[in-house]
Amino acid sequence: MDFSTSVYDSTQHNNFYPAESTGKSLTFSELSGFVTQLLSTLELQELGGVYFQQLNMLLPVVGFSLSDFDSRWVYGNAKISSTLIDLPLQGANTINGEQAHVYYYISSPLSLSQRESLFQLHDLFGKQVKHALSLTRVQQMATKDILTGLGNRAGFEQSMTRQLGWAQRHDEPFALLVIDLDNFKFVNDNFGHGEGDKVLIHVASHLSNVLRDEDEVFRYGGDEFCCLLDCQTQQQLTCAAQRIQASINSSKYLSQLGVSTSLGGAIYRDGDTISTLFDRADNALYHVKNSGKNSYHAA
Ligand SMILES: Nc1nc2c(ncn2[C@@H]2O[C@H](COP(=O)(O)OP(=O)(O)OP(=O)(O)O)[C@@H](O)[C@H]2O)c(=O)[nH]1
Repeated sequence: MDFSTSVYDSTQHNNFYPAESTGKSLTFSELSGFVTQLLSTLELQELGGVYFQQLNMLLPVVGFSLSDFDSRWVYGNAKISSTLIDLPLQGANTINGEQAHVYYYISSPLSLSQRESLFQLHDLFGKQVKHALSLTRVQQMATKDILTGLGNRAGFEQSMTRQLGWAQRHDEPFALLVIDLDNFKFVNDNFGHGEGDKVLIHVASHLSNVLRDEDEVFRYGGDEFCCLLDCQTQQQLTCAAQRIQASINSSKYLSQLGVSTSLGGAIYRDGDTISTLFDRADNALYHVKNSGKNSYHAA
C-alpha cells in the first residue's frame, strides 16, 4: 500500500467526528488530541521516525492553522540544507498585535516524496479540522446566549451534568446560585427593551468579573442568571453571594434604574440531580423575593 492510499484509508476507518457521533462538544485539547491520535495511526515510515515524532508534536500545537501549511513552506534553493516550516498560530496568538508563528527547521531537506506526503497530510487535516471546528462552533452557538455572551440554559444543563458527575465520582461538592434581577420589568416598561438589554449585559459583565476563573456563569433565561461555583461550604457560598451583591450594588447605572439582585443558593448533596439541586436554590430565591428582595438566602 503506498502512502497516499494509507492516508485515505485512515480517513475512512478513523472516526474523526466525535462531535457527531457522541453529541459532545470538542474542546481545543480534545481536538488536538484527536489530530495526534489520527497522526499516530498513519504509516509515516516515508517521513522517518524523527519527522513523524516532531510533526506529531507540532501539528496539534498549530491544530487549526493547517490550512496555511501549504503556502508557508520555504523550500530554499538547492544549496540550502534545511527546510523551514512556518506555522502561523491563529486566534489569540498574537505578539504586540502581530501574528505569532512557530518556525521549524528540518536539518536535511525533505525529499520530493516526503514533501508530497506532508502536503497530503495538510490537505487531509485542513478539511477534517475545519469540519470538526465548524461543528464545534455550531455546538458552542447552541449553548451560548447571544445577548450577553454567557452560556445559556442548555449550556448550564451541560455544565451542571458534568459537575454532578464529578461531585459523585470524587465526593466533592460544588454550589449553585440562582440570581434574579429585581424590578427589571420597570426598566423595560419605562425605558424600553433596548435599555433592558443593556442592563442584562451590564449584570452579565459584573457576574463574570466578580467570579473566579473556575466558576461558571450562565443566563438561564429572561432576567435570571445561574452560577456554578467551586464552593464546598455554606460559608464560602455566602461569601461568593455577598461579593456578587456588593458588585451589583456598587453600579451607579443599576442603582439609578432601581435594579438590584435576589440570590438563592444551595450546595450539592449526595444523590442530587439537576432538578433537586436547582429546586433547592430556586426555593431559597423565592424566599428572598417574598421577603423584600435584594438579599441572599441559602437552602
Ligand atoms: N429587555 C429584555 N427584557 C427581557 C428579556 N427576556 C425577558 N425580559 C423581560 O424580563 C421581565 C422579567 O419579569 P420579572 O422577573 O417578573 O420582572 P421583575 O420586575 O424583575 O420582577 P421581580 O423579579 O419580582 O422584581 C419581563 O418583563 C420580560 O419581558 C430580554 O432578553 N431583554
